[in-house]
Amino acid sequence: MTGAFVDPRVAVLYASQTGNAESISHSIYEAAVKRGFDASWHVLDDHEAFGFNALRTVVFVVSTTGDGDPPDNSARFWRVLRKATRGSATAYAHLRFAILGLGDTNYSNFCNTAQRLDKQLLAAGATAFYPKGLADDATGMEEVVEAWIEGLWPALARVAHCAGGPPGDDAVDAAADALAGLAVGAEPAPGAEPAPGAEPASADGGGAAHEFQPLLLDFRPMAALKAISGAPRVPEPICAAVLPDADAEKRYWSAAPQLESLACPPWHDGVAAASGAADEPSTPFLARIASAARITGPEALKRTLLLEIELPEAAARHVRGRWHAGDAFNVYAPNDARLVAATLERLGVGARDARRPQLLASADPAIKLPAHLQRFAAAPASLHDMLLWTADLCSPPRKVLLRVLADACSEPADRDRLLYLCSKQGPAAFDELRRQRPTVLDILHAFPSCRPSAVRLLELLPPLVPRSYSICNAPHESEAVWRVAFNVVEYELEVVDPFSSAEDPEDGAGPRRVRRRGVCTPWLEALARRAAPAHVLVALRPNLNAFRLPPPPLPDGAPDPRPVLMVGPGTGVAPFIGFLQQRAAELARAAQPADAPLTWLFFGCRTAAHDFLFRAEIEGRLASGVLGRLSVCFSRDPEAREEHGAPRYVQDAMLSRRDEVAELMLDRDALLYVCGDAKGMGKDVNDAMADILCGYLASRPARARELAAQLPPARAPAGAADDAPLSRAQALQLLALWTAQRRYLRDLWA
Ligand SMILES: Cc1cc2nc3c(=O)[nH]c(=O)nc-3n(C[C@H](O)[C@H](O)[C@H](O)COP(=O)(O)O)c2cc1C
Repeated sequence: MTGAFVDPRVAVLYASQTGNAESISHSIYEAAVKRGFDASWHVLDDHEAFGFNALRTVVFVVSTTGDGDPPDNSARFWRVLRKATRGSATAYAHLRFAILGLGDTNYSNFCNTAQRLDKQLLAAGATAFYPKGLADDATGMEEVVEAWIEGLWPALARVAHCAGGPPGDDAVDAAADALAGLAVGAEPAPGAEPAPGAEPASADGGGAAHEFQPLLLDFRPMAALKAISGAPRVPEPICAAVLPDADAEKRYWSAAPQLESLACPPWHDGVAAASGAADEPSTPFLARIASAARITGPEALKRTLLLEIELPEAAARHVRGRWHAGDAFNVYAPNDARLVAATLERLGVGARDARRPQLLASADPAIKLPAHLQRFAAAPASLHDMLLWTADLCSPPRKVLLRVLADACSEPADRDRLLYLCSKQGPAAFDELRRQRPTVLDILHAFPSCRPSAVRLLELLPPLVPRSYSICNAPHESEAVWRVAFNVVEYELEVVDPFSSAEDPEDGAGPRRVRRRGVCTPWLEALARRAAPAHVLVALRPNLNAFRLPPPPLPDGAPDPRPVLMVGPGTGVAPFIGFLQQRAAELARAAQPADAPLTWLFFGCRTAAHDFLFRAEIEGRLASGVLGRLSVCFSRDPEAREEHGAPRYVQDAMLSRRDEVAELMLDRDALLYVCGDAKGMGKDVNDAMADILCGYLASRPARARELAAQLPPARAPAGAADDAPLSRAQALQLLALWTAQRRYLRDLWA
């Protein structure tokens, strides 16, 4: 043991956008306490409160969001870290750390937050006491996460005291055995039955109007197994429900009814927050849906709505001067109330009990409740409201949830199937389960004897996080209104019934279509349809990557002279509508009549007739000269393509004007903004830009050499021979450099 480094305390720190890193870090913290470490657990942005700079042993769990960005709840931490480590090779020489990164290889910057954190800490003299783990959502994170956590304990014991002393090798072996040897007698009856839930179970959901979707999973491979192994360890219960005392209950009942009519959690003091008492610009407040309109035609595949959210006076004052075109705001949406009611019913919680106020206490006083449940330690709420507003009932199931559900089954067949789904033998079935995007109710119905407690479910489900939307207007036009355009998320999945046979025409073979809906957008649509005025809880979202037009550089108010390229297919065009409003206002206000600097919009949709969003506004800007060029492409409109020779997607449109795009970026210092889908379009546009740069510089070797000299030496992929003046790897580096210089800005979402 390296005694010199031993410090009794361990801090488990997380940065999380949608809750995965939060919940994994909480399990690590909880297990650390159980193992006798003096552990604490914090979100990175609380770094001042917990004293990050004095910590000696830290375990980080961080995810990556946007386009390689750190989660919002670490923005303040990054600023401070950057400052503290700038130019210092010893600023964190006292720190020993381990990092678990969560990411997804479908995105272009896999686990960028973890990689950056690692690099910055090492450069500032910190030591990694355990190798970094990078878990990939695309292939299922669990295996990496579990193996990483198992290996963490012995490594941690070398740098931090454990109350019971460091684990000996035996203890480590026992832990490994426990992980590997979780064998259950899985001798399914010969001729395994059809997948449970393949037919809807009897509708004992009674009056609950929410319909569950049957899962179609193939458990036949279980018949060949002797044992099921490698399922995750069962986490200890974290929360216990406690009834509040009579006074607290009275206060609860007297407060509840007046908040019932508002579309926000009953514990949220929306009215006080709207008064702007808090100084944070991102304080949530209640705002009215002032108008709603559908902006796609009736034949369009997607329903796109344009809402106007009217900020109450106090809130408008509070955010005045703090928001710009290109910013976004968060909407706090609940789960579908019918899904909550049906889930509670399925869990055996009667309507009365579901509405009774309860407090949550930590099942082990040494362990903190997860952050999103902490408020219920002090203020009671009903189980119904807790599930409605804090737990994500529709998130893709995690193995640890399935493991706990297995223990909540009274029928061995249900238990074995759930264990199989989270075991080393069942990854194909697990992937198929996640692909079907079940709600937690769908899973409960598929395993009829499974009956966990509602509180256990609450603590295991990820937090329900607010959804964010780009504001599509500029404050110059209307300071107290945020306009937002979004697609109502409703889609159908194809699910193949493993028991139907394509050869047998009688059995109606062919995939079934399963309907799924998003959480926030169908709710907003329903609210907007109501006759009564509807309010929603919203908050300005900090704009971490400066996705904004640069302000006028001179006091004469004339706009920044650099050309602006904007790439925004579908609802990705929303912030650019605000950009154009801002640009129009700048041109109108300029002291001298200014020549409009070039603005060029690349927009894409399916067809000209049905989903050309903001067409009149965009064409109006073009006519007035605020918008200099417009390239529109229609992915499903062969007629329009033939007529205009137009390309299919925005990246094709950019490639078709490659020399102009390259010249603007390389020789005229243009700014490039991209907004929309991260997985598909964001990556494709990035690839197209790399092609454009390589192609343009192929005939300009001197310029290519000049640019290459500004870049760090590129590591060519093994075996790749790239003799171009600017290699593809260098082109990608150049794009990264422009991102750092805020010339290439992306606002991408899933
Ligand atoms: C909108 C969005 C953008 C993402 N961008 C990236 C990315 O650039 N790189 C990456 O490795 N993973 C990316 N991911 C994947 C997340 O890091 C991954 O899903 C992770 O498990 C989320 O953890 P969290 O819930 O703690 O935020 C993205 C996910 C979403 C939803």
